[in-house]
Amino acid sequence: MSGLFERLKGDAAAAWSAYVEHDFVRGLGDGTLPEAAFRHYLVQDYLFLIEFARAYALGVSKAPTLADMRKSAGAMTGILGEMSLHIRLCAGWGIDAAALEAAPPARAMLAYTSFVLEAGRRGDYLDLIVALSPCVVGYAEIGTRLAARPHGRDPANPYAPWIAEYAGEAYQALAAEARAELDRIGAVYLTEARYPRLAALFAQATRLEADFWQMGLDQAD
Ligand SMILES: Cc1ncc(C[n+]2csc(CCO)c2C)c(N)n1
Repeated sequence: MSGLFERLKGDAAAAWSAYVEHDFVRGLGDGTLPEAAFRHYLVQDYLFLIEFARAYALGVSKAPTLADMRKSAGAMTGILGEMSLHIRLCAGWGIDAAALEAAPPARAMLAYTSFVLEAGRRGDYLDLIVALSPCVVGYAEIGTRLAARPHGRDPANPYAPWIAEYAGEAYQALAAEARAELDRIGAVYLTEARYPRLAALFAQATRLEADFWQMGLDQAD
């Protein structure tokens, strides 16, 4: 039986395709994405990941069981630890820590992270992890797709290391675990009466991911 994640993704099929097949993603896959677009994305992703860690912190407080609290705490600590990796990745693209600290948040970053945090604040743990899931699981799907493209692993593609990171075992396992957690929590707390609201949260978060790519492409503030 397919779980809640598959059902949500199926019901948001058009928005999901617009997210995982966005022009920004295509540009990463064939190496044609303008570097300035990627740099803008990296800076905003730094700000995004900080808010994402905050959303998992909220998850610790919303989680129904000790095991779920530990999962959310682990995800939060994981991101906080990976921030130093992200800072190094940015340094490799010529963005120093001071530039990251000073960067003004773009509206698409604020819209997305505010939406997820507010979904969690208003709702319960299931609402929160539904709003988080397009982000965590979507990047795993994108990584796998891009790694299979002709230039996805090509050393001449400047974005090959980024693709390898998300196509890699560690991120794939993390995304599979997030998906399993959503299915598990769904099996306990989903009722048909609340499904439409969850589907709306999922579809909105998916659209906000696509807007995040578009922000990178447009270098929008
Ligand atoms: C806009 C945006 N969406 C998704 C990711 C993917 N991602 C990378 S690390 C991480 C936390 C893992 O729990 C997530 C979700 C991203 N970086 N930026």
